[in-house]
Amino acid sequence: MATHRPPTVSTSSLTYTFPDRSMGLSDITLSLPSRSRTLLIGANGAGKTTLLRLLAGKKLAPRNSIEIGGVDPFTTGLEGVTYLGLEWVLNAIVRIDIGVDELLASVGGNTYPDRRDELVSVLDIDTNWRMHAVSDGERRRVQLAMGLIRPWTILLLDEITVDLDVWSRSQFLGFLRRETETRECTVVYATHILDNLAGWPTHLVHMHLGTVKEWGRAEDMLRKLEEEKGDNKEGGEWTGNSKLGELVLGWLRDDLKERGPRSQHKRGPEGLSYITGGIGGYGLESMAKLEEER
Ligand SMILES: Nc1ncnc2c1ncn2[C@@H]1O[C@H](COP(=O)(O)OP(=O)(O)OP(=O)(O)O)[C@@H](O)[C@H]1O
Repeated sequence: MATHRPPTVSTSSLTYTFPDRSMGLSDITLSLPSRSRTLLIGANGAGKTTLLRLLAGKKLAPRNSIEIGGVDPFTTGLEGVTYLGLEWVLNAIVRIDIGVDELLASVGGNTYPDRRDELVSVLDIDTNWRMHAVSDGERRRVQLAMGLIRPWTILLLDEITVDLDVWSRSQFLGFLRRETETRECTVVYATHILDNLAGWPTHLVHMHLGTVKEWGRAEDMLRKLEEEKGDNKEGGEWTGNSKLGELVLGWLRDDLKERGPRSQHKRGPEGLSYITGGIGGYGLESMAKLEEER
């Protein structure tokens, strides 16, 4: 990506079909501005990972359906785009007997010493750790630092903060917010964990069965919810969640109602749901497929 172009993320009628001809994504049009922090929200299997992998250039999208920083990622290099997802988490290097300093140096720590030191502090990393002898959450913190040291312009984040304790995650989210506030960069983050996210996203994208049901500025969507619910008089009760939690809970509840029992659904080649008579174990199935594709 040319460095002078603002790091925008846009898709235009993006449709993606998996190699087995089942529908992955259908007619997705999005336009996320530079410096935005977008949350991708949707139930398991909604298509968040598929979308992120397409944006990251891990899968081939139809021509002219994706623009990253104003250019087609498949005809132009994806310099500056960092994708942190499952494959990256499973990288074996972070389990061997190697020191944190050495590991961070191997991914540019000495070229960007200020960023390295900030990340070590934000993620509360002990640089004396040996990677074969740390906890899952400690390992994840080092991995995040590794992934973020280079000053990316677009960060595509599939949920990888599950092992972080609440404090570390809030520090991490604060770091991402500062990044977008102090330089030209953009974050798209798929997550199910809404803790500490109130007030964090600038944009929300609601995905369901491979489509985007709605998207827009977080502020506008939350205001709309408030107007609909009023002061708890009409339109349902507040549950005690944050407004963001409330909005997402409502979305997923409606999606579940609309979809019906999981065992009866499979998306066909035309993107239409059809009854299969019982495909179970979707999570494992999609893991196996991801492994196959790698
Ligand atoms: N290689 C593949 N071939 C066919 N179908 C696939 C493949 N990979 C994923 N799928 C299916 O596509 C759908 C979307 O999967 P995806 O991983 O994008 O969902 P997700 O929103 O990221 O879910 P989660 O919240 O569980 O991570 C799922 O129903 C999944 O089974």
